[in-house]
Parts: sequence; structure tokens; C-alpha cells
Amino acid sequence: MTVTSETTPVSHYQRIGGASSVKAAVELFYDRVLADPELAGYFTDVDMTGQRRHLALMLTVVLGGPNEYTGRGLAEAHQPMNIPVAHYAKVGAHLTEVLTQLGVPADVLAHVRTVLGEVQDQVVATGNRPGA
Ligand code: HEM
Repeated sequence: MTVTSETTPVSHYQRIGGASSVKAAVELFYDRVLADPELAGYFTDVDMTGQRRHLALMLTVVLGGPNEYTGRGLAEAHQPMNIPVAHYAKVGAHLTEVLTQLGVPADVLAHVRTVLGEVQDQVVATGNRPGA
């Protein structure tokens, strides 16, 4: 038996290729978001260099990589923007489409979809949630 392969869990982060892959995904993701007329307006006054960095660090944590995220919490950053569910769904679709395009394995994609479901209430404005 090969001890290492059976005892060392390999994170999603490592499996997709680590920092460079996450960075590539974030670049493509924001290119798509900024090209989307329904979403671009949110980012007009945003420093996109810092924004890309923060999302990359957060995605790294979601994928089981090292936690170096120093930005605000999701609710703190997003609640003031009054984001509707439809825009949340579009952003989520851009992210999963980019990951699919990059050939990320299905189980990693499923994990990202699960997390997108879990954090929706932090991002979507309280008054815009279904049933709220
Ligand atoms: C799961 C979905 C999302 C994640 C993981 C996410 C992640 C992040 C992160 C990490 C930041 C940086 C916070 C900071 O710098 O302190 C941020 C800021 C921001 N997000 Fe999101 N976001 C999501 C959904 C959305 C949606 C749906 C929109 C708009 C439709 C959006 C628009 C923005 C904007 C405009 C900022 C900059 C806010 C500012 O600088 O004041 N995000 N997001």
C-alpha cells in the first residue's frame, strides 16, 4: 500500500492546481461579470485589483486551501448593496460556468454550488429573499 496516498487528504484546492488556477478562474469570472450589463453597474466604483484578490483568497478557503482572507465578511460587504436573488443567481452562474470551462472536476463544482446555496442569505438583501 502507498501510505501517503491513503492518509493524506488532497484538498479541492490542490486538485485543481492551487493558487494559479484560482487566480485564472477569478480573472475569467470578473471579466464575465463586468461584461454582463445587469451586473457591471455594481462594480463601477470598485477597485477591481483588490476585488479580484479578495475573491481569490475567499475561493481558496472554500476549496480547502490556506486561509489568508482579510476582507470583510460577506454580509457586511453585500447587504448595503440591496442585491436581488436574480443577480445573485447570475453571479453564481458566471462562477460555475467559468469553473466548468476550466475543467474543474464535478465533485469540486458540486461543493462550490453547495457553498453558493449556503451563503446566499448573507449576500442577498434581507428584504429581497424569497418569502421575506
Ligand atoms: C457567493 C457569491 C459572492 C461571493 C463569494 C462574493 C465575494 C465577495 C468578496 C470576497 C468581496 C470583497 C469584500 C471586501 O473587500 O471586503 C466582495 C465585494 C463585492 N461584491 Fe461580492 N460576492 C458574491 C456575490 C456578489 C453579487 C451577487 C454581487 C452583485 C450582484 C456582488 C458584488 C460585489 C461588489 C460590488 C463588491 C465590492 C463592495 C465594496 O467594495 O464596497 N457580489 N464580494
